[in-house]
Amino acid sequence: MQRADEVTGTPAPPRVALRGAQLSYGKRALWSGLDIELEQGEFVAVLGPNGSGKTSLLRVLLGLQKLTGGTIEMPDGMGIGYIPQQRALDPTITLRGRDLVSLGYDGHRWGIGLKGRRDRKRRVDEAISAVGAEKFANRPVGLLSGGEQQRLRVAQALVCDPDVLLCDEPLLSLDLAHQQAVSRLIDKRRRDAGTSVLFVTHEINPILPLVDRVLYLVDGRFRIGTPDEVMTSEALTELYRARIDVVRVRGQIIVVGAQGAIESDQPHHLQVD
Ligand SMILES: Nc1ncnc2c1ncn2[C@@H]1O[C@H](COP(=O)(O)OP(=O)(O)OP(=O)(O)O)[C@@H](O)[C@H]1O
Repeated sequence: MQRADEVTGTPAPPRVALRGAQLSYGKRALWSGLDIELEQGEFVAVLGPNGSGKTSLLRVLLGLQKLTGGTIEMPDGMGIGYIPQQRALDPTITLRGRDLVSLGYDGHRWGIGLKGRRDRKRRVDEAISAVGAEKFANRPVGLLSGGEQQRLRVAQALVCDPDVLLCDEPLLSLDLAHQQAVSRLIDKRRRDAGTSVLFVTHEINPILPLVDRVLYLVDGRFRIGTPDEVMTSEALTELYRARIDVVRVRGQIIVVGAQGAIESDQPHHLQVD
């Protein structure tokens, strides 16, 4: 797909812009003064310890949570795909995998007619095959493993051709091969269609090659920049207000907190004094 900037020579407008954004629950400000523009096709990783407000940020972009300060700008009619944080589905749910994916296509479309139904079937089949879910797509979702359910959620988010994809720890419970497959799929989507990606994660290494910028939230403070700018001992020490060492080993980022090493494949739940 040609992007607007390639056609006109002028920069494409950002997909989403938060300006001076603040979110508080009661007296507690999760974050404030947040300025970020999500560009077309950009991949932004959102990192931070438990409770720092990563999911809440996605909820704001989904329109489920109102900002308590600042503004959010988003063009009308923009399609948003959402991969929610994984929760195991009730084993008694009889909905089939492919029905779950279809829900992502149907959205608010009703009465789509025969042609629409054919188109929907084709798109649902494509999305199912893209996440390698053909073998279990006809089984009830409640009986599928966590990783299988997760792959169907990814298909559900992508089947509507979103302009922006919001991902809340989408790689959780996936084995390494499927982590890579899902990451590649999301990356392909943003390269082919210019979909912008906001990707909440505790572990940056599996997606490091894809990340354009990092938004790192800690205790009401934040830092935005390229991984080289944000994932440094200096930047994280300032952000956590405690000594943090960041080392790179064979292309992996290892974050060492004040109370000991954080393994590269462990969440960034830093134990700091
Ligand atoms: N509707 C709400 N009312 C009051 N407090 C809330 C509400 N929603 C979330 N919180 C609190 O806001 C904080 C941030 O929650 P959020 O889920 O955004 O964090 P997170 O960074 O995604 O955490 P995790 O890494 O654990 O998923 C938490 O302390 C949570 O309890």
